[in-house]
Amino acid sequence: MIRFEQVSKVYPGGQKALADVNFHLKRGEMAFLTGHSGAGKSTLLKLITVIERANGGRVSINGHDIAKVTRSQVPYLRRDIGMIFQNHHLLMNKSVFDNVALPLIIEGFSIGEIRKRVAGALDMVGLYGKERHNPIMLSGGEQQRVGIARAIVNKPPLLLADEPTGNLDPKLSMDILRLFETFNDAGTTVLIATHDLGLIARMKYRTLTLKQGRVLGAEELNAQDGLGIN
Ligand SMILES: Nc1ncnc2c1ncn2[C@@H]1O[C@H](COP(=O)(O)OP(=O)(O)OP(=O)(O)O)[C@@H](O)[C@H]1O
Repeated sequence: MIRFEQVSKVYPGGQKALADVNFHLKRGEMAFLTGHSGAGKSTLLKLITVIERANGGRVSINGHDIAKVTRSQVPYLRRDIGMIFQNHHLLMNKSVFDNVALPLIIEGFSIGEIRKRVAGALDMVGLYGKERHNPIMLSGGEQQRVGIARAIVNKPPLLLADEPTGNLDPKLSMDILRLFETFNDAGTTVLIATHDLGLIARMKYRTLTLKQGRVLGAEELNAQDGLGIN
């Protein structure tokens, strides 16, 4: 579903963020993306969502080279991607309903369909009945689940999460990951960027590790294991 071939990214100003990155995330797969702060995790996600563009190599989604996606086509590409952020980017002065409904309003769904889908998404994340609350009235874990409901409300085939458990305690973090598993079980492809190696260790999924913009191979990972770094 997502393929990176020899991908590099240098920001204006000369900061190298990714170098020769190769990987393939298969349709229906769930995987983690990890690495030190500044390793390039967010940049990799931004290349998939075309928030940033690669300087070299090829990024493709479903076989389509996204370098060929024009600016006016970007919103269509993003419709197929649910994006979840650590600080969830919620509108604090709007209700939970309004926050979750946003992608559907943008897509022009009828109000009846919006009500039905928002209720379904809130039900999935365990927030049914909280439509009228403002996010400010919810706990950190609940706010994160509103962000997740918004990301999945239009049933995207691909879910990307950038440090989705960053502010949460271990129990809530695990709950959030179980939620991602539920979506994955239903066929959604999921890629989760996280620092939380403890959490990764408790799950059975493939992990892509970045170090200074490069993907570490199995050999380097084993060597690091020996040093107790990873
Ligand atoms: N907009 C930008 N302009 C210039 N340099 C940037 C920009 N965004 C990121 N960088 C640099 O690119 C490198 C990779 O950053 P990135 O945010 O992708 O790392 P990360 O692994 O997500 O880090 P963290 O875990 O701290 O969020 C870093 O050296 C960072 O300083």
